[in-house]
Amino acid sequence: VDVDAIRALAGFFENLSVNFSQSVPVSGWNRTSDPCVSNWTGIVCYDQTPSVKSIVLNAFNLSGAFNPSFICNVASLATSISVISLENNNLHGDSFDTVANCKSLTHLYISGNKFSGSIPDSLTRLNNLKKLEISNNGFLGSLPNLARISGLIDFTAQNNHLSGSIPEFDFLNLDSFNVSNNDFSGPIPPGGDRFTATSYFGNPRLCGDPLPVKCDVPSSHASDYSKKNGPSSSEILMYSGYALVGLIVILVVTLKVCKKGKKKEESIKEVDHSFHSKENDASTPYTYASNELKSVAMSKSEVFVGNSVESAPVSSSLIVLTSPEVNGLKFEELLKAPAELLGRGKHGSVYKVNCEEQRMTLAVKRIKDWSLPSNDFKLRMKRLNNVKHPNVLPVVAFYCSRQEKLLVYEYQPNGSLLKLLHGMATGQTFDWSSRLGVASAIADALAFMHDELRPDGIAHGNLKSSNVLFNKNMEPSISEYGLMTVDNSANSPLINDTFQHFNTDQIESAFRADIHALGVILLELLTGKMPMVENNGMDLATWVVSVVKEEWTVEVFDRALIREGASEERMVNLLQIAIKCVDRSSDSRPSINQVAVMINNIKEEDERSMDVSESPFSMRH
Ligand SMILES: Nc1ncnc2c1ncn2[C@@H]1O[C@H](COP(=O)(O)OP(=O)(O)OP(=O)(O)O)[C@@H](O)[C@H]1O
Repeated sequence: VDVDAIRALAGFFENLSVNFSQSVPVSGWNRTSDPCVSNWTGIVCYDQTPSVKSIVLNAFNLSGAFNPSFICNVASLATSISVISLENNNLHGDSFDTVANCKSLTHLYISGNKFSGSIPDSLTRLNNLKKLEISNNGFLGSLPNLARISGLIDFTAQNNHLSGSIPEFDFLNLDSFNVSNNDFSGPIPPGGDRFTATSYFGNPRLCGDPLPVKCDVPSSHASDYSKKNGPSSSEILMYSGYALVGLIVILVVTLKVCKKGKKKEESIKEVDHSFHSKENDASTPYTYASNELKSVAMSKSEVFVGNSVESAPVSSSLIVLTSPEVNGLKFEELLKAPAELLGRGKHGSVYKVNCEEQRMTLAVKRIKDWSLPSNDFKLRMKRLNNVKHPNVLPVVAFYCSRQEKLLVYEYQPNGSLLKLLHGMATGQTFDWSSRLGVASAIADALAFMHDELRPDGIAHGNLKSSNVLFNKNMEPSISEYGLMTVDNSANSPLINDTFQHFNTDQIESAFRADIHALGVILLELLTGKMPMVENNGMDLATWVVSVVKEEWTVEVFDRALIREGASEERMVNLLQIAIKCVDRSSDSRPSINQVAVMINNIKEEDERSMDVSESPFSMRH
């Protein structure tokens, strides 16, 4: 490495390391040695030509300034450095414009520092950039138009103070994207719904898919997302107009609905009806939904409460409460209680309902457009009610009419695995042993359910991380077992209007699909990546398999796990199980019992290793 480069690197480090307490040993970084010969801490060099490839100084407690002009203004370094990673220090730096001169940069990681000021426009000149991570800082102002960087596959900027509209991104190309907890406003740009709401949460003035907050403006205005400034006064006037018209519509609809409800109460009749039109009227998805649920019940006079499905009268307006915990809850109470929309899935909407008297919070899933005959539905509920596992969330009540189905669960206050993995608040950690615990609990539960329900041909049918929920003790459970098997989508192998009459092959393929789904969950736990997000056109499973094939295995693991010092050997073992589960050929996938045993072995090994390291005996030897 030439003398200028060595001097520049030493100067760069001096700036980074002002007040550096040598709590973490650092070697090199002086003017008298060569970074590629003397193995400077955090420096990786190319093998063939002795030049600096990457600078990785994560979590070194560095509290100085990031001043890239030292290194990026020296030609030999500017053309050779491809990775700068300075995550989780206390670095500051109001402007780092000159980083744009490091033309070969592919990875810039500066998350978890104390950066403030705006993100320099010059970043858009980094044509080779693949990953840009700037989360957990104090960045202000608007985002430059990073869509110009065509190869960008990872952009995370959560937990800053960024504002203005989100510029256009080439979302199809992105593998991770997160701008949550900032101050962005306006519509999410087209294609942004490729990522879930967790990528956008915490921006109160942001709207549109995938957030549950609709934009007030017609879509023609939504296309104006790239504007950096706020709305003009004429826009404000126009939007107020829309808001006023919306308000009037809501008032008229509410009045009508109230009248309708009253009438129906008077002429207590068993008439099935649907409230699809009501849903369309909803002005915002966050509307308190008790009326919506109430509208189902208002037409039904009967309230059924019982311990088992058998005890419930056969009626089209049936609500059956099947769990002792909710025994005694009156249907009216359920309907009177305030309800709040939790989210909309493929099959319907889920509401959180607070039943104050019972001191209980429930989650009510409303399934629409499901032409499944009520009798089949009831039979299945009856069968499922007889199979209980502590890590499978039971349906505690259900309502069933020709067009409407309601499923009532206990509300799980700690959200879903999807949210835990991909929407973690700052400072939250989801460590390796907890992840292993979740993997083994789900595998055990699935093995139990498969064993019990194989003769009935009932697989889970819709296993995914949003259907793994955590209770108040952070214990995971699988939700929706056996309920969404009937899929209205044309490409479902189980398309059928009844739960019955599936042929043996279809049933077997549903059980094997569950193993695949479990494999995807294991991959999410290991990589921290979203299942549906593509990596260069690949889904998570395909991407992991391709990276592992190229012997870059360690690249796939969640960096949080690596940082934590999780055993690489055990992570690789779990990865191998996951890869077997997602095998394209369903015949080659292991059985659920094999999977459960293998995961439990890894968990036990991990626990043993912790016992050994914590054992007082290990101190003596
Ligand atoms: N019992 C529950 N307690 C707490 N949150 C729940 C409960 N059931 C569902 N949710 C949450 O409500 C939201 C919507 O759930 P829903 O099941 O409709 O969506 P999904 O799982 O994404 O899609 P699908 O319809 O395919 O199951 C999700 O965020 C889910 O985690």
